[in-house]
Amino acid sequence: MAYSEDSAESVTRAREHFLETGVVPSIPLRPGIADSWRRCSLAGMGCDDLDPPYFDDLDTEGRLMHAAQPVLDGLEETLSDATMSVILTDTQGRLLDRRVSDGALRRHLDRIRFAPGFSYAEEHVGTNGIGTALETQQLAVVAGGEHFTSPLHALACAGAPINDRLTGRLAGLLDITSWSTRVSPLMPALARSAAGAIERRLLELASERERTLLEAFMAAERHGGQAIITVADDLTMVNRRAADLLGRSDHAIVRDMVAEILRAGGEHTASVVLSRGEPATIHCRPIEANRGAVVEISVTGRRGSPARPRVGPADLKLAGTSALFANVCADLAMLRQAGTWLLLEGEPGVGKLALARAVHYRSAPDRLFAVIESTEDVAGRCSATPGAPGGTVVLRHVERFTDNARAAVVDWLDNVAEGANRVWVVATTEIGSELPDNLLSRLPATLTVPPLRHRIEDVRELVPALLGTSSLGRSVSCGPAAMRALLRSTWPGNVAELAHALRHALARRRVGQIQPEDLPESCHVTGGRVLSRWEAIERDAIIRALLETDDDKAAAADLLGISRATIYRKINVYGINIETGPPVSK
Ligand SMILES: Nc1ncnc2c1ncn2[C@@H]1O[C@H](COP(=O)(O)OP(=O)(O)OP(=O)(O)O)[C@@H](O)[C@H]1O
Repeated sequence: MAYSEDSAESVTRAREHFLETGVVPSIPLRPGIADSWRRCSLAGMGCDDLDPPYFDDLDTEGRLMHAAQPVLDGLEETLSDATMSVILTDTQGRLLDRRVSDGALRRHLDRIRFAPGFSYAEEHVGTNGIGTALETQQLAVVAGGEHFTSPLHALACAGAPINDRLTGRLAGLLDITSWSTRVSPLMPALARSAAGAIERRLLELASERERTLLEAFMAAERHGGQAIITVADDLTMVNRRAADLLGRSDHAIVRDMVAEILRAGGEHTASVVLSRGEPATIHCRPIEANRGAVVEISVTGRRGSPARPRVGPADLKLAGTSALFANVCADLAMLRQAGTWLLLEGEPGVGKLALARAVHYRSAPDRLFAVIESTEDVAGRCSATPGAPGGTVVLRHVERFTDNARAAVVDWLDNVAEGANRVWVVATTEIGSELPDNLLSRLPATLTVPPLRHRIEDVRELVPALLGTSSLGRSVSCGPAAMRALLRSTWPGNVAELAHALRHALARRRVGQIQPEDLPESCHVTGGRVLSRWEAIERDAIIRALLETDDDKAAAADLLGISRATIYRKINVYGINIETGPPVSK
């Protein structure tokens, strides 16, 4: 964790360059820092503000606190002469306990509200040892100018996640903080070893039932490098390999198998295709007089094997060249080829239906392609679709289907699952929706379409493609300044919102190059919170004035009849960002 004056200076320059241009220069930065800066910038976070929120509903009596107390006491004693603070947080970065013996450091931490009850999650205070470790679920070291917000520059911190080995879930975080000028290379090691000690204490405190399950888990793990899950009632233990291998619908399959063997007794083995496409064998055996089960998963083949060329966005006539989007296209095409039914999830307007349609038409353009919507008579549509070889049925937004509609879908899926008339089924859903296990277990794969802000480079290709479909043959293109504005936007409504913004621009500019002022007001802000109606009206008025005055803040303030100080403050509050380009005749 060397942090010499030279490296501190180059980090400061890198941060300033990033804040000015949005580009991280290619100097060696600690892992995770550049990504965290980008997240903060995309969220529209101010780089000079620090306002951690306070919470008064923290669990200060739970298992984590109980397990951590002796570890924190021991560290406090060991570090009594050091200018270091030891901090325990919950899984949301809210400080549960803080130990610090050095008076000056304590006063500083109090001033910046780095104190119990306050949240140091990245979304609240930007890049820091706690928030960034929670975001990445890995040890994070953040020192001096690596912090996104300048009020944290005086500090260095090392945060280590604490995992609950019983549940496989994050339990909290242990952080060591010091002055950035007094930073020690021991801090990350100390944080990691204290987190490990708390993890062991969590295990020791486990109940007898949990211990029995744990012993079965450990015994199964000792047999070799398989993916292991143990399940009993509401308690599940998952080793790292299983966590990496299994998606949401795989867990539903495992739960179904366990429920079955606990009911019927005996062992059970099944061949499945995992949600990421790998063929695998799942072996379940009961333990503890049928009170739980050990599940071992072995991958039996390679993803997508036998090897075949990857299908890319261009093959599907879709716009986008990012690796993230290319992977989704290839994975979906592979699932189509294997005939694997799937849940295609993603944020609104991200292109779920467009992808399913494109993959279908590439492989079977002359076969049935049907979309069943939640607003239709789902049961009627299902019974009118007895199956069609090579055909595709999209169940659009299954999370919006009523219980009756879902029951009809489950029956229908069972009827068309086998035989010559088998169709390929893609159920689309908004990410994070709750779906019943009986539906999930019939959809063995899950694929997530990444949001546009995670593959923002795709905007460059999407813009001409979407203009081509909306401009009705008119000769309109996107000017460079408007393109820069589009690339800065975070697109909560994804490709559908981008298409809407371009239609808005086309209504204003019939031929020639689209300019920033042709775009809707929402394209001139970065990140930010949901605004009230009045705030949105005020924000849009300021944007229009700035566009009219070519981003001359003083002239825009005059136009609106407000002071210059007010316009600067509002620009900051609303995250307004005006791109100006060379004048172009309409
Ligand atoms: N990669 C792409 N290339 C070209 N057009 C795209 C692409 N992705 C999405 N689109 C277009 O963006 C619009 C929104 O896409 P689509 O309706 O497939 O999204 P969705 O995720 O299914 O939306 P919803 O959540 O509302 O169901 C459509 O007009 C679609 O054709």
